Amino acid sequence: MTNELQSLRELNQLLNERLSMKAKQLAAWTAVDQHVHPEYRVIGIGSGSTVPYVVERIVSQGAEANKNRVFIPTGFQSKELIVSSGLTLGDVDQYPTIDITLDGADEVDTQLNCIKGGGACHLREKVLAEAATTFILVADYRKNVEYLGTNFKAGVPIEVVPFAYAKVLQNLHQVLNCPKASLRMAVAKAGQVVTDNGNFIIDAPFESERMKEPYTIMAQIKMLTGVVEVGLFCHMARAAYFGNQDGSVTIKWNDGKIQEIPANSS
Ligand SMILES: O=C(CO)[C@H](O)[C@H](O)COP(=O)(O)O
Repeated sequence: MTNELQSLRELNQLLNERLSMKAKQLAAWTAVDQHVHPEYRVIGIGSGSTVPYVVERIVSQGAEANKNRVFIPTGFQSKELIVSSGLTLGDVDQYPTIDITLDGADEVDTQLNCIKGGGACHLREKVLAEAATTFILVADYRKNVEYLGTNFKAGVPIEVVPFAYAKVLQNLHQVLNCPKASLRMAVAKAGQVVTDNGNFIIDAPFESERMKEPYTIMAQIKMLTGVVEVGLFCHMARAAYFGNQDGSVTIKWNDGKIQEIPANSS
């Protein structure tokens, strides 16, 4: 490859990254504006690169709006985010009922089922999603798909207790017919990824036909002893907000309605 071609590729990648960041911000801001009402006191904050924009928009509601609120994190990253933003930190064991949880997703289908756990936080994310009266997803256009597994090819993230990981992997290969399931390895650390809960992660890529029935896969994986939580969230979200490249926002609601908010409409 020539140097010019290499530079063009890098430039294109940079441009796509910028567009995606802008789209994440747009989705997050729109969701906060529409759902984080002044009377809400307990707010769940998810994980990932979209969530900082959620917190940014909540902070912009002002000190008065936030002074009696408590924010519940889904992991180390969101805990740091809450604290560094000057918001009050709480935990789900103190506040088992949450007014609203906002979180990112790795992919969302037309029924609002989603894959989560790309950042290995899906156990706490699912607890906060389930504890919330309203659960809202925020993401960029790349996550908006008809069927799960379309763009996100890494597979279903599965949190497992360490001593059972080899048994669960074997179950996935031999019982659930998922030959490519593998233990997630760390990037800047030797060895495996260890979650905020001290567990391991297995990524299980299922064939596309099977991903059309995410609830069935979720239930089958959850039955394997040693599995702590599965990164398939089925029928949990009220709405999913997707920022688009052209500055518009697509909202998918849990009743099947799809709404488009044109660019610069606020
Ligand atoms: O599930 C998650 C972490 O476990 C994240 O919400 C998911 O990976 C999306 O992240 P991002 O907003 O960076 O695309």
